[in-house]
Amino acid sequence: MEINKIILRHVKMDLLTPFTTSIGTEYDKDFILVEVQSKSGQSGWGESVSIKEPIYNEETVETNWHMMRDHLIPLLRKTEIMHPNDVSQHFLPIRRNYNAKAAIEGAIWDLYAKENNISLSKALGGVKEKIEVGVSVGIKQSQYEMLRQIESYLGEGYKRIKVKIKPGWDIEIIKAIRKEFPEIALMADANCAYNLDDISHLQALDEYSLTMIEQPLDCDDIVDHAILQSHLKTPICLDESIHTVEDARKAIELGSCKVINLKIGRVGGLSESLKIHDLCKSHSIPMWCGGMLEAGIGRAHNIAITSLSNFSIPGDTAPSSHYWSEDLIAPEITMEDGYIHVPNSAGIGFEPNLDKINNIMVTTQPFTI
Ligand SMILES: O=C(O)CCC(=O)c1ccccc1C(=O)O
Ligand SMILES: [Mg+2]
Repeated sequence: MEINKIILRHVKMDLLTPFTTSIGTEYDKDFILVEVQSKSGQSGWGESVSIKEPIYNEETVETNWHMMRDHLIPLLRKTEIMHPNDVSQHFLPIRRNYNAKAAIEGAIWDLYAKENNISLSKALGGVKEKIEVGVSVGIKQSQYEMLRQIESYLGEGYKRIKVKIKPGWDIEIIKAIRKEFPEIALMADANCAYNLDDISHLQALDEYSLTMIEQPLDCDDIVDHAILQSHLKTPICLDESIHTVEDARKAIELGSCKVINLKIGRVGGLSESLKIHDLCKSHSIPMWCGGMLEAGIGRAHNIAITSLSNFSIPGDTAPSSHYWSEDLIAPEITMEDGYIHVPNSAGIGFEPNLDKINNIMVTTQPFTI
């Protein structure tokens, strides 16, 4: 692959509705869009999924810009890229900074798929023509508001409801949801809000047949999660704790989880995502694709990875209109009867809307390679 230019663009969009979790409330979202241009005249696109504050992981929009500008892009000047799998190898000297690495690597995967005139899904080994869609529901002001919100999402066709929980907003809300919706696929995400002193408290959730509880304990823990799992019937799903295929291997061996939420950004890109996919598949650990309130480009990458066979549970891959008054791709991502169609045109299958991107741009910088 002959890459001769990379353009970074920082853009910002308001969320249609604020999103509250145990770690904070997001009102808007900043994105770094990565455009990788090749000598052939084609462009590949990636999106950094970091948020402004280092509250989900240690990365922010600012640290991602710095890492890309001062460390990751310079590394690409020194080497040949034969295949997108090479990119994560070139980035190995740089510790962590997974979201930053993934945004560049994702753009190179899109370019690779376009140069080979295949969809990103096909380039990754995807097998599904459409994917099942779930929705992540933030913490609300009242039980009533929560129940009405869920009713409306079920009406839109979502195939799985995930609700955010935290101490003080957990057992009672789950009980109320189960009472009104006894049959739905329901799960809870704690974003690290508990510790081992809460074992008996969390055991109370076992009554409500949740499909899983996501990341109840610390963001870097896999040891206490194994202890907690041995006391819970509800399967534990890990999100924050899994950054690499090695993390996944250790968590599976320890029994720290029975399900894995994969976020392409959190694991440093699509190549590592494929390794985690294959490992989980060989251990019969089901997966689903998590979300980071992505705009269209990040969302398109999530759809492509979800088309792989071991993504057997609906993910947090809601359509564009769930988040944005206008997304920055054309066409926008739409859902029908709880499914999103996996595009089969070349690359990510959606065109960046450059007029829209220019309108909401905070800053941009080009780099020659
Ligand atoms: O993009 C979505 O709809 C999922 C939103 C979500 O749950 C989330 C959003 C931001 C940070 C962390 C998480 C999470 O899965 O823990
Ligand atoms: Mg989560």
